[in-house]
Amino acid sequence: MERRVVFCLLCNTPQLSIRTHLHRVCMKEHTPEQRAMEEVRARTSQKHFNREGRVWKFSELETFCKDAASCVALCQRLESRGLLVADSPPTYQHIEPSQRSHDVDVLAAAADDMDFFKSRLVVGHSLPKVAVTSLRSYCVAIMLLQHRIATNAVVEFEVQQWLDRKPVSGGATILLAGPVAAGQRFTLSPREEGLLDCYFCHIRPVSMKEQGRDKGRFFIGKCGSPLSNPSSDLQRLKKKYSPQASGSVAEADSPSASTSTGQPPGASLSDPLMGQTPSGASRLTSGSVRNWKAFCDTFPVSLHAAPPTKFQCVRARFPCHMPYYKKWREAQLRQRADYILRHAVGRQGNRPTEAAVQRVLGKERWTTNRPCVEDLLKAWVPPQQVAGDYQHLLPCLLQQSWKGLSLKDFGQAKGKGVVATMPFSKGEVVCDYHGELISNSVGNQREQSGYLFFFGKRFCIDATTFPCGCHPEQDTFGRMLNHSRHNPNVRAKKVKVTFPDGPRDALVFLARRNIRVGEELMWDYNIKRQSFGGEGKDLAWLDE
Ligand SMILES: C[S@@+](CC[C@H](N)C(=O)[O-])C[C@H]1O[C@@H](n2cnc3c(N)ncnc32)[C@H](O)[C@@H]1O
Repeated sequence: MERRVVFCLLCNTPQLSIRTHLHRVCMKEHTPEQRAMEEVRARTSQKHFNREGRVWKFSELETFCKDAASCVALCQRLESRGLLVADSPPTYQHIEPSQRSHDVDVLAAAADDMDFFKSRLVVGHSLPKVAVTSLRSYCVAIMLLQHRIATNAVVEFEVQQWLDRKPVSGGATILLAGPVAAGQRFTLSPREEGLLDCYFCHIRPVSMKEQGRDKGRFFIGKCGSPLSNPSSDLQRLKKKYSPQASGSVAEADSPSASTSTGQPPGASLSDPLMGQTPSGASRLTSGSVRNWKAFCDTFPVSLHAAPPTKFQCVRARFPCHMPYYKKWREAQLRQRADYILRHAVGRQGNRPTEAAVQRVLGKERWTTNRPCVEDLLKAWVPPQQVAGDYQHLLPCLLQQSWKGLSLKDFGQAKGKGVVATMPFSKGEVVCDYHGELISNSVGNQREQSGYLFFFGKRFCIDATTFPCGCHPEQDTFGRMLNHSRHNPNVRAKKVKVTFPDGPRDALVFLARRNIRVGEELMWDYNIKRQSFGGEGKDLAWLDE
């Protein structure tokens, strides 16, 4: 590796001038001090790698591998990338490639691409569907090929088991629970855990927004329903990356392949990004017409993103970039206008004042592509809503089919709680507090179980009985939300909904702020005492 090259630890790409890179790309909105600190961190890490990172011990690698064949495959992979394997046994040299595990080869062949896709997703870039599917397939393959988990057990693998994984030195152990593999354990390496986590945090939540119901399963298809046939994912991956498919997409389309031909990774990614067929038949050349969607995939439009430069466009093989560039700026302007109006609007949804728009706009440091106040005021339209606003929740209220939630065990003191498995925006309804609706006085006479919710002066919801009579086969999430006085991220709200037997109140939880995947959902029980488990009642109150 060239001595001057330093890897940027934020985007995991090699840089000839890390300082300029941080200044122009990864930390352009940070202070010089912050950039200097990051530069030191990157240089120190690079030095460390140069001194020590190249050498791996065979005996150490063996501890991570299932068998000798996979260890050999790993060693060969490392060596092919310029790393050195020390203390390898003499037999290592004599094992024929044909003896190596074919499956592990597929995983190894796809590894660079997957790490690259992951590095893009974790810094907030979007990827086109074909790359997203490959990454999901790779995660499936890790379980099927590397850990030899049965296909049905992969289908049954649940979010809850993922959330309950136990960190161990160098990875995480997962305990399977479904009927096929109940009690089976396997340990993911840190890299594997990182990839699965990337799927969980960045790919799965997007599919969750679709129509299908995830049923708590970890692997879901792009329509949001559980993956029913992981083998087809595996076949897709094998077709693409199997060494037998020489001259295949593994060579032709992958970022790693293009990198080795000297092209920048951004440019090399463009072919799989364009949704090419595995045969490579529809390979797009630099002169091909690029559609707007591909441009957005490469340069996602967001509130604060800088528009792509001419150099970036050309590098990503958009030579005739001007129409896309203009469209990109228009799309950003619309997003910004929408954002300003949403934040400037009065509490009751009244027309925003000029001063409010000025104030919100003033907080943003947009120097270009800045919406003008006059246009914003003209563009405002009153939101349609008010009466019956929550009626659309009826199916979820009746079927308890709330999306994007999973239970997680937080240990003895706190017990179970609810974790978000898809992002929620501020104000979005998360779930309801489902239980038996009783009067306040009846509630006071009942044994205080920790699952009683009093609201107003008249009503109480008792969610002590589990499972409830109307949903005998499932847990309801509302009753499992834990308490936080200082940092609650959801709040309870009483809403009117017309049920089949007439209109009545329901208690729903709304996100108080934007909530990320993996965050525990907690609300303020509005109880007087500081801790649980002592004297007194665990009552939750909603003041009217
Ligand atoms: C409505 S339940 C919540 C679900 C509960 N954790 C479970 O596993 O069934 C309320 C009970 O959870 C526990 N709990 C809730 N929030 C807690 C917190 N922040 N710390 C400790 N325990 C908590 C208390 O025992 C409380 O009575």
